[in-house]
Amino acid sequence: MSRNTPIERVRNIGIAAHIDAGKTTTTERILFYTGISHKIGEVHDGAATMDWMEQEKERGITITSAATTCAWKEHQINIIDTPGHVDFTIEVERSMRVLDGAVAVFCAVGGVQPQSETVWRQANKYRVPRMVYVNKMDRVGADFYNVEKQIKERLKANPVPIQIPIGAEENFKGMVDLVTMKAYVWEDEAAMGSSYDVVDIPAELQEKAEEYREKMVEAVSETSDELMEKYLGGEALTEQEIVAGIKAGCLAMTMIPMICGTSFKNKGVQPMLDAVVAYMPSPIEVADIRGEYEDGTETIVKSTDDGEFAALAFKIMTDPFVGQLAFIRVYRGKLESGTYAYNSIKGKKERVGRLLKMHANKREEIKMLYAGEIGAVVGLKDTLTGETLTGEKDRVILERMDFPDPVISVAVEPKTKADQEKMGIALQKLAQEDPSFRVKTDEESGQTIISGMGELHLEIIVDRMLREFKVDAEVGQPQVAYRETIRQSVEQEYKYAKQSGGRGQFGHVYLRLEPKDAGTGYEFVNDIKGGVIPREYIPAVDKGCQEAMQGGVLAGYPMEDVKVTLYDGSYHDVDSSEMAFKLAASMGFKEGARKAGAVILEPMMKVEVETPEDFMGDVIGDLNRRRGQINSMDDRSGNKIVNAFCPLSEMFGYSTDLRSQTQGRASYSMEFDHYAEVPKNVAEEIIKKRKG
Ligand SMILES: Nc1nc2c(ncn2[C@@H]2O[C@H](COP(=O)(O)OP(=O)(O)OP(=O)(O)O)[C@@H](O)[C@H]2O)c(=O)[nH]1
Repeated sequence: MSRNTPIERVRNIGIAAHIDAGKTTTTERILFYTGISHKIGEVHDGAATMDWMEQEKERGITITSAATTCAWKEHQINIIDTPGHVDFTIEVERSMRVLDGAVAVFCAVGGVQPQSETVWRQANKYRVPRMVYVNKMDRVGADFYNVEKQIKERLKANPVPIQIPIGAEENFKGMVDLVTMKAYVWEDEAAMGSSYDVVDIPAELQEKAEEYREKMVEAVSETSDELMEKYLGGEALTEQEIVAGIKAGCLAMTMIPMICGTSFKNKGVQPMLDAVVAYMPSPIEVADIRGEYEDGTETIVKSTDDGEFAALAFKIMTDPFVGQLAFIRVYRGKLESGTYAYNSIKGKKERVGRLLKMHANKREEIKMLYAGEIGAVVGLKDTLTGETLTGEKDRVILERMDFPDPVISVAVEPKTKADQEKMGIALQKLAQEDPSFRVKTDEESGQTIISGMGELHLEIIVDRMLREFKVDAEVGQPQVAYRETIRQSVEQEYKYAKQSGGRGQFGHVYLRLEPKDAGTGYEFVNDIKGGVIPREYIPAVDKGCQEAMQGGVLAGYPMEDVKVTLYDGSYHDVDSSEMAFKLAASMGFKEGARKAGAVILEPMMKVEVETPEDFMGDVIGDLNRRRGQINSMDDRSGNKIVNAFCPLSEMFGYSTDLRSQTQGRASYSMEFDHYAEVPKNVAEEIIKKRKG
């Protein structure tokens, strides 16, 4: 069986935007014009097809990354939805891994926002080629050229308009295409913008269009020596050369093609689709993906139809109708429904049930998924986000994804006994879907503790638990995920000896505890000489130390970044056991750690506030009260930008406080940055609270 759409005609793109720039509306219009969705669902009445999760509709925020397939001019476009909220950077990251290009949507009024910078940086990190769509050209204050300037200044990128707007605000009519030097004009509001006229450039825009075309051609000429020579020689570049040059610059990320429109008023979306097809890369035009084999040998996996099947699972979702869905991006080869795939991380064969392509409002069952394509597999039992599926012979492991550790926790108590059982299942399912979300039981209190990346992240999890799994639960106060570590090196002896009739218990260890660099974790070194502790007991010592680390020594938070060396000890022929050595190590570790200058660490958030100058004093005063360290203050289009590090524990409810302090005129973004030592007085409070 051969594929319908050749790999060169596949486009895997993300629509990246900060909240409210119009990503959902734009996606809706794309689906409408590509003929799949026949009714336009408006976000403000909660009917948008992409936002199908209940609370997304209510909050108007897009949380999940659904991959949606549509067709445009004999190309297959797979749209990977990316969220705009920082609490979901994990979602952004995983989308970035599987898309080949992105359309960055900016609001023509708001321009580049703090959150757009976060998303932009992530796209840089994954080297995702981008084009910019300046949306909301119909709004009062819309300014295409200002957004161009902001992209240069704030994102340090090279935006190159390949269109310029005709009019703005309520007079926005369409755009001049600088490649063809034609004007696209939408007249007929009633037809949902499905047709537009291609006419001559309005006289008053002729000069500006020529100026911008010249800039575009100059940028294009810089993409190759050949074009540069032609350009410098005063020769005109052909349309084909210009198109190829824009694409080359876009792929090399030396140039960001810029277009405009108003999705809501149905102007500009079709030319955007044309631009996606023309300038966004196909799977074979992007860098190959790195992989490795179990023995550590590295390899490169090219996107091709030939060769053994290799795909990355990038999203696991529970669907109420079909059960568990694993979204995969195929890199090499093909996958047929009803066959088997090999999960090279788990070392397990998995049965592939049905294969689905997802459209906004329907699922299409397909027989085969080909290289470069994105689809969902039904029936996989053990595959999680970030894992690789391959052919059984090859067993390559594709480059893994980074998932940050959660920084905030909350206790959830089921309301009834019936809820108790359901809650376990619900949380397990939700954790399977979301690698940045964790569940555990607190040993002392027996409570279920859920942890995630921010307040909103956990709120949404609890909300989904109630709605999708009908689990009624009480939620406690959010708790910061503190950690503990040591600051000094110590040597500690511990002898565990019990004589309680019959066989005794004997374990005796000398441990050296040393602080390690932040983020480097736990390390165990066995330095026993001459068999003073028999080999079989060594793993128990390691385990005892790890168990002790779990519970910390100051306030019961997990310890991090400690190196333990076992350098001496003794044993007893009859009374020694693994258990005795484990206990000796665990108690020895705790006693040692207490003497080793143990401290509590707290998550520090990187906070950026954008505020009118009038409120700057209040904003800074407030951040100082929250133990914030101000790192910089800058100007941005008449506003002040304050950059700070603040402890997460002081940032609960910040959005409400900031709003009331600044009459709603400031905005902020916040993301986890690093762990830092808690000041002594705060540490004492934390310890008192935990013990008390
Ligand atoms: N005037 C105007 N409003 C628009 C336009 N596009 C979107 N909007 C409105 O802007 C608001 C936000 O649009 P969404 O499409 O939900 O934005 P989003 O980026 O998906 O937002 P999140 O899902 O919250 O990340 C909605 O009320 C839209 O109706 C536009 O071109 N012009």
